[in-house]
Amino acid sequence: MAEPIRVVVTGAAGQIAYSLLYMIARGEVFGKDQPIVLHLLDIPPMVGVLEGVVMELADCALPLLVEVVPTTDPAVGFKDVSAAFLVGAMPRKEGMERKDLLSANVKIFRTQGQALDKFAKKDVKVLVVGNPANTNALVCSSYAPSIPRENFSAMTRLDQNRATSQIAAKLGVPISAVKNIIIWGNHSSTQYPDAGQAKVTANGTVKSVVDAINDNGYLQGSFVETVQKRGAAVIAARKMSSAMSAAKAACDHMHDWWNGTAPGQFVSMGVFSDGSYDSPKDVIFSFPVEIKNKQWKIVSGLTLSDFAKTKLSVTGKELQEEKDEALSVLDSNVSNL
Ligand SMILES: NC(=O)C1=CN([C@@H]2O[C@H](COP(=O)(O)OP(=O)(O)OC[C@H]3O[C@@H](n4cnc5c(N)ncnc54)[C@H](O)[C@@H]3O)[C@@H](O)[C@H]2O)C=CC1
Ligand SMILES: O=C([O-])CC(=O)C(=O)O
Repeated sequence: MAEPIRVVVTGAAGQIAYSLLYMIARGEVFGKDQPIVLHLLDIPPMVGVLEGVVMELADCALPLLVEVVPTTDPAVGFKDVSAAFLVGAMPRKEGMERKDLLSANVKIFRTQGQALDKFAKKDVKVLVVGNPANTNALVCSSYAPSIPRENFSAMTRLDQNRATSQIAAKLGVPISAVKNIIIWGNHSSTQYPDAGQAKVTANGTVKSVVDAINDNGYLQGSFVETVQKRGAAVIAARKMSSAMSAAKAACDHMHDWWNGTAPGQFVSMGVFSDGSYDSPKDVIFSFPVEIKNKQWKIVSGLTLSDFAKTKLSVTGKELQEEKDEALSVLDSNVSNL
C-alpha cells in the first residue's frame, strides 16, 4: 500500500461535500490502492453538522480512509495537503447569476489562498468548485504565490458532463460513445459548450458529432442554451443547486488531473489563460486540455468557426469584468492578479 495522502474538502458540512466525501474516500479519485487522510474544513456554526458527517464516514467502514480531521481552522485544514477541493462558499438561489456571489465569496478564496500558501504542499492540486468558480480560483492563486499557478483550476467538468449527456441522448448512444466535447470560458451562462471537435463511436465507426447530428440549428441553439442554463434549471426544480452531479464532476476533474487523459482525448478545465484562441490572458478560462504526469496542456491548433469565435469573445469579456470586480471587492494591490 502507498503512503497516505492528505486531501482537504472545504464546505465539508454542505450538500456537495455530502456526496463528494464518500466518493473520494471510496478511492474513486486517487485510486483503490491510495490510503487517504481526509481534512474536513467548514465554519464554526457548522461544527455540529460536521460531527454528524464524521460519524457517517466512520460508519461507512471504508478501508482506504485512515483518518478524518474535522476542523474550522484553515491552518489545520490545509496542513500538508496534496489535493484541495474548494467547495465551501455560498450557493446561488433562484433568479441569481453566479457572479452575484462574487462579493460574498471572493473573500473566502483570499483567506484560503493565504492558508494554502502557508500550509499546503507546494505541489498541491487545487480545484475550485465554489462559485463564481473561475474568478475564485484566480483570487485564490493570487494569494498563494509560492504555489505554481498551474496548480489552480476551476470546475467546468459538470458542464462538460451535461453537454456530453445531451449529445449522447440526442444520438441515442451510451455516454461512453461521445468524446471531446469542449466547454470554453466561464462557468456561467456565457460559457460556450462546443460539439465541433467531438467524436461519436456508433456501430464500430468513429464519426464527427457534427456529421452524426447534422443539425447546426440544434448545435448552435438549444444544445448551447440547455447546457448554459442547466444549473438554473436544477435550482428551479430542487430549490437547491446541483450537488450529486457537482460532486461527481469534481471527482472526474481531479481523477483526470491525477491520472492523466487517454491518448487523443481531452477534458475541459478552467486554467490560467495564456491567450490561446484569442482569450484574455491571465484569467481562469476553460479550455480543452490533455493531461500527462499530472500536468495539463491546452490543446492547440483546433479550428474554430466564426460562431465559436464570437462565443469565446463574449465569455472572455465576462471573465475580464469579473476579474476587475474581484479586484475592487478585495480593494488591494495584489501584484499578480
Ligand atoms: N463549479 C460548479 O460546477 C458548481 C459549483 N457549485 C458551487 O459550490 C458551492 C457549494 O455548494 P453547496 O455544497 O451546494 O452549498 P452548501 O451551502 O450546501 O454548502 C456550503 C458549505 O460551505 C461552508 N462554508 C462557507 N464558508 C466557508 C469557509 N470560509 N470555509 C469553509 N467552509 C465554508 C458552509 O458552512 C456550508 O457548509 C456554491 O458556491 C455553489 O454555487 C455548485 C454546483 C456546481
Ligand atoms: O448553477 C449553480 O448556481 C450551481 C452550479 O454552478 C451548477 O449547477 O452548475
